[in-house]
Amino acid sequence: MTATAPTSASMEQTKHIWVITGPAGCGKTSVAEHLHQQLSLPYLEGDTFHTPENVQKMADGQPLTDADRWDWLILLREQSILTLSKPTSTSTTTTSTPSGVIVTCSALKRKYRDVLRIATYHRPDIKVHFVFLQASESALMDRVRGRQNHYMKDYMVHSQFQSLEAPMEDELGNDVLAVDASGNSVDVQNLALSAVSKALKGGR
Ligand SMILES: Nc1ncnc2c1ncn2[C@@H]1O[C@H](COP(=O)(O)OP(=O)(O)O)[C@@H](O)[C@H]1O
Ligand SMILES: O=C(O)[C@H](O)[C@@H](O)[C@H](O)[C@H](O)COP(=O)(O)O
Repeated sequence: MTATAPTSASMEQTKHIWVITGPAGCGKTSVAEHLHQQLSLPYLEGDTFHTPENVQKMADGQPLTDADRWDWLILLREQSILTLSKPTSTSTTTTSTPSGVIVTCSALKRKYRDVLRIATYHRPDIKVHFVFLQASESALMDRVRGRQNHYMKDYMVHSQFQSLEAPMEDELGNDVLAVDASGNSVDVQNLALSAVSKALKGGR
């Protein structure tokens, strides 16, 4: 019996988009920086892709609407795909494209996650994963209150929880990794890294 020839898709290296999600203050930036360092993957900070108008709106204490968020979500998706095809230097003189990219995005609602999931359309080599950082509203209020020099103020956290559609069971069994984000920064960073490593080993 002859072995089935692998398809061109299965011969290609899978490329991963790791979206670090959750309401303001859950630790997206802190976790993304850790994954960026530990996995040597490029990192896109979602906050830096907002338009000045959106940033001003949030700084003025007004939550973004769906309409404010669409172009931002599409931009994050397209920039993630682009980053996966950008060669990165290695320790040798050769260059290669990264096997993944880390991106922070609150992705509060299911339809926002669906916008990011579109990255896999026509790209069977790409997998999108969401690392959902879970902690209580009061804990996030405290963290955002303690954060300096950021447009997002603590009184915005409540609106983030009002918008939040926590991933449902079908998402959790598929492309969402739920991580307990109630502990200290180091614990949460380690939990997120082990969830990502486990997903990579399990071929998820
Ligand atoms: N697990 C944690 N416990 C306590 N403080 C944290 C934790 N993770 C992050 N922080 C701090 O809380 C604030 C918000 O964290 P950040 O990573 O910016 O969250 P996000 O990007 O989700 O808004 C920062 O000042 C950060 O240093
Ligand atoms: O660091 C933060 O405080 C958050 O990341 C914050 O900036 C916010 O969550 C989004 O960037 C805004 O967009 P949403 O209103 O869609 O969350």
